This record gives sequence, C-alpha cells and structure tokens, in this order.
Amino acid sequence: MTSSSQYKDSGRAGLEDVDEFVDILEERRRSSDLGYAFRTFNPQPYKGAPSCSTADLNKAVLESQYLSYMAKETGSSVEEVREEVCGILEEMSQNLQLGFIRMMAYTLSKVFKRLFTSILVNMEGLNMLQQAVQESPVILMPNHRSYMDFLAISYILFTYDIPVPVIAAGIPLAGMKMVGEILRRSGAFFIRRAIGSDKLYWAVLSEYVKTIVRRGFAPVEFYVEGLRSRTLKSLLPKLGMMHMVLEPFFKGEVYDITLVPISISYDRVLEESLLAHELLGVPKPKESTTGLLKATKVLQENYGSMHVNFGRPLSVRQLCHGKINRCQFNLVPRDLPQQPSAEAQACVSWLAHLMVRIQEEGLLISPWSLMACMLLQAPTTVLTEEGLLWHQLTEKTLWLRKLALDFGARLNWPGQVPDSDVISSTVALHCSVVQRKAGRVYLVQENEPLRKCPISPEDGVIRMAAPLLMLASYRNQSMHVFVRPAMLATAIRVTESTQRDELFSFFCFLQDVFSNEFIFIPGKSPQDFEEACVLLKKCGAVNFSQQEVMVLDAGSEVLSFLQALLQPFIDSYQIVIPGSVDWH
Ligand SMILES: CCCCCCCCCCCCCCCC(=O)SCCNC(=O)CCNC(=O)[C@H](O)C(C)(C)COP(=O)(O)OP(=O)(O)OC[C@H]1O[C@@H](n2cnc3c(N)ncnc32)[C@H](O)[C@@H]1OP(=O)(O)O
Ligand SMILES: O=C(CO)COP(=O)(O)O
Repeated sequence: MTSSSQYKDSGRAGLEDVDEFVDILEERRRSSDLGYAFRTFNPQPYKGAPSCSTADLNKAVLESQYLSYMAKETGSSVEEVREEVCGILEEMSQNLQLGFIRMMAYTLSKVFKRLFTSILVNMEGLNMLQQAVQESPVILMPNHRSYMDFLAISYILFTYDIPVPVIAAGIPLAGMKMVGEILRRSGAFFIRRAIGSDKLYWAVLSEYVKTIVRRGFAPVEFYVEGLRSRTLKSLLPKLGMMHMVLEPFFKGEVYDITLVPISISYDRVLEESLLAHELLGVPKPKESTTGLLKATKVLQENYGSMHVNFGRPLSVRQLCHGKINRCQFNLVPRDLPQQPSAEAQACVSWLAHLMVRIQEEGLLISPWSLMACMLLQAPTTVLTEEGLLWHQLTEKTLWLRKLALDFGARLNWPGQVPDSDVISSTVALHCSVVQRKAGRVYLVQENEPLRKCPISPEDGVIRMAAPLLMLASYRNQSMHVFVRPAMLATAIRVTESTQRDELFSFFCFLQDVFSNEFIFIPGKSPQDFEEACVLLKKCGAVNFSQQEVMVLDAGSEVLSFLQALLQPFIDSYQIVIPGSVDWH
C-alpha cells in the first residue's frame, strides 16, 4: 500500500504488534490517579518557545497588520473593526491552564478505566512526536469518530510530557454550561461552523491560527474531516484550517511545519447508536451539560480497546517541494489578505487528502469490522429470522482476515488468543448489534424506538435499520483496505474485458462517481489502479501484463466478495442518479 511502508514490518504477518503498542491504562490501574494528575509536567516546547498567555496571543492578533487591511477593505473605522475583533476573540480564544489539564487528567483517568479495557499507543510514533515538537511547529491531525478522540490525545500527550495541544473546536461545545469553559481552559479554541462570506471572521480566525503556528508554543490540533464521521468512513477533508496552518510556511514565516497524522481506531464507538439514529434522520441532541450528564450511563458499558497510532511526522517543506512556487508570496506584502492561487489551493487540497489517506493506513482493523463485512453479505432475512450459522461466520471471517493481511491491512487481532475466543468475545462486545443463540448469529432488533413520539409505521423499520446501519458503519472501518481492488473487481465484471485500458477507464469512472464516498488523492488514479492490480495478483485472483488483466480460476471467491462489498454503494448511487450503465 502507498505509504504503509512507513511502519516497521513487525514480522507478525500484520497481526497486532504487541511490542509496538503500549497500554497507557495499565499504569493507571496500578498507581494513584491523584499522584499522576499532580506529577511534574515539564515538556520541551519548540526551540524553547516561551509560553504565550491568552492575553498576549489575542493582543498579537488584534494588532496585526492584517486587520488594519480589513478596516480599509470593509470601509469601517479601525476602532469599529477593533471592537468587532475583540468580540470574536472573546468567543474564540483558548485559555490553556495547567491546573485544568491536571483536573481533566484525574477525571479522565477514572472515565477511561471504566470505559475501555485498554488504550493502546504506538510508542515509536510518540517518540518521533516528542522529537518533532522541539524542531518545528507541529500540527496534529487525527481522524474523528468520537468525542473520545480529543480527550484521549491530550491525555496521552500529558502522560508522556509532550506539550498539550490547542484544539480547533466547533462553537456549539462552547455553549455548554461550565463544560465549555473547562474545555476552553483545557486548550479548545472555538470556531464557527459555517463561516460563509464573513470576511472579518475569516481574517481573525486565520490570523489567530497563524499566530499560534508562528509562535509554536503549543501544537495545533484540528480535525480535517470537520466533524465526527457518522458512517465511520473517512470524510472528505475541509480545507479552511489546512490553508491557515500552512500559510506561515508558504509565506516563509517559519522554516518548516510538521504534520502528524493520527489514526484512532475503536473496537466499539461510544456514540454508535446515536450516530446510526442521526443517519436515520433523528436530530443530533444539542450539546449541553445536562445531555452530558445523562450520557453518563455509557459508563456502565464496555467499549473494548482503542488504538491511537501516531503517524510519522511529515515535513511540509519536503512534501511541498516542487509542488508550490513560494516566490509568488514575496510579490505582495505578507499581511495583505489574498485569495490563494490555484496552485496553492491544489497543493493544500492534495496535502489534506494525503493526510486522510495516511490516517486510514494507520488504522487498526478489528475482527468485528471483518465480521461486519461478512454479515452484511448475508440476506437480511437470514440475519433477522433464520440466523447465520456460527461456524460459517467464523470460517468466513478467518478467510477475510487472510485477504485483509494480503492487502496490507494492520489488524487488531490478538495473536496469542485462540481464534474462536477472539470471535466469541467480539460478538459479546457487540451485543447491541448481534446476538448468538443456539449456534447462530442474529441481528438485534431494538425494543423501543429512540424517539419518544407515538408509534408510527416507520418505527418497525427503524428497529431493524439502526442495528443494520451500525453494522454497515463497522464494515466501513475497513472499506479503505478493499475499495481499490473492489473497484477493479467491479470493472472486470461490468466491462467483461481483459484489456487494461478499458478496465482503467472504468476504474476512473468509478473513482469519479465515488469521489465523495471514499478518499482518493487527486491525480493518483494510475497508481490506485496499479495498486488494485498488484493486490488482486497477490491474493491469486488475477494475473496481469502491460496490456491485460486476466482472471484466474482461483480468483472467483475473492472477486465475488469484493464486488458484493461495493454493490450497496453502487445501488444507493443508482437510486439517486439512475444512469445508463448496466452494472450487472
Ligand atoms: C490530560 C487531559 C487533558 C484533556 C484536555 C481535553 C481537551 C479538550 C478540548 C476540546 C476540544 C474539542 C475539539 C472538538 C473537535 C471538533 O469540534 S471538530 C469541528 C471543528 N473543527 C473543524 O471543523 C476543523 C476543520 N474545518 C475547517 O477547516 C473548515 O474549513 C472551517 C475553517 C471550520 C470553515 O468551515 P466552512 O465555513 O464550512 O468552510 P469550508 O467549506 O471549509 O470553506 C468554505 C469556503 O471558504 C473558503 N475559504 C477558505 N479559507 C478562506 C479564507 N481565509 N477567507 C475566505 N474564504 C476562505 C474555502 O476555500 C471554501 O471555498 P469553496 O471551496 O467552498 O469555494
Ligand atoms: O466534531 C465535533 C466535536 O467533536 C462536533 O461536530 P459533530 O458533533 O457534528 O461531530
């Protein structure tokens, strides 16, 4: 796979490398949480950058040249602009304080130990991050699946004496009574969700972010996907923040910037049911402190393990070499607000997509995700009425494990436990979605609809739909592993051709169709196609030459599985956009 070579080959055939991942809760279960929260915290910041108080940071933004240009542009007086900017900064600014970090460290120790069996962190990545924060401004870029993501990252950094980040947070979190303020004092800065054409707001936010990057007193963390993915599939990156964090490098204000992709994988996502109901149209509960208190019932459940994989720190200077001509930024005053050039936009978009791809490659695929792929290929009536035979599910899951390993996936499959135990405990963990009864596995049907309104005919559908959507979301956790070969398998079936160029053009058509569905790095279709050919060859499904891709007899099982995996996506697109392609 494209950049998975960045990870050391563990020699354990892709099964979880227990040496690489360390459970940070282990120590927490052995020693005092209070002692942990109050221990010495003395991280080495970027080139010894002095800490920067909230007031200093806001003052720097307020006095920036950038904002006086805004006064000219909007035709308002400097005083009026200043007043408006002060208001925006008051709403936006973080107020990171060590005392609050300690309080959160104590509270989260209790919470994490209740929720998770383990929080596993790759030490190699963390060591590289520790080094990187001293060398240049660091941008932490995790994938976003749960509210647990940002809590866990700050917690890990605090545990390992790395500067805790300031984090771009959606403004609704600021409105939570007390909690909003605690988050602000734990490093959150709040940004409006849809900024639209509010030029002054863009200018203040951008100056705020750039000032943090230039001063480098804390890593900046932001969620390039913009929100928690409801489908557990990566979302297309948003480009606003990405532009802002990169600009100090483009304009030569810093020598380099380091991007750190972080891949967070959950055995079981806390919000699984809420997210599935949102997909069904139930509105998202408003962020509120009472809502948070009500949600404490999640503390009674087990969510298995979470893996946090810190990717190799990437130098923007190296990544952008040959991609952007930075001289263009010397032609106008640095502080003058400018529309980014087409070249800069393309470069930022490419980098954002690359980061999301690297996040995907760093994910650990759970046994449950593989089981979900298999369960969803059974007819719904089998899942709801007859039940799928346990031994069939076991066999199919083990077959898929081999295929996933052939495709270079990193699996979270404990090597030291018998396979049958892994599968049993996985089903037990996901008893909200499937249940095992008399040697068969059934989809759980909810007893009560989530909505507290009168029973309607839709409720029957929702009872089955929510667990099915959860299953689909868990399947999606591994879609990035299979999607390229699955598109080639579909191209082989639809075109009925062996000619490489015909298959390639259908493959590109599919990439176009699914450009909002899966992450494809712009301009990399030939490499994606090549990767698909290589992977199908590796698992013995095809052979290929310069001109042809030939299906092998032994390949039919793999090809049918992959075609069936992509089919629900094709079906839904066909319902929305009925077209002339005969897919069958
Ligand atoms: C020890 C233990 C401690 C524990 C301690 C705990 C810590 C606890 C902390 C809590 C922390 C919570 C953390 C929550 C996590 C989230 O809340 S995630 C959600 C918030 N974060 C993000 O969304 C980040 C990513 N989002 C973005 O980058 C978005 O672009 C922005 C900046 C939010 C803007 O969004 P938007 O308005 O929807 O805009 P977007 O679609 O990106 O762009 C609109 C247009 O404006 C254009 N544009 C871009 N830049 C500009 C510009 N400067 N000027 C004008 N136009 C521009 C774009 O190019 C785009 O144009 P088109 O391409 O549409 O033509
Ligand atoms: O991402 C967010 C905070 O984590 C807020 O956005 P969503 O609640 O829409 O995911």
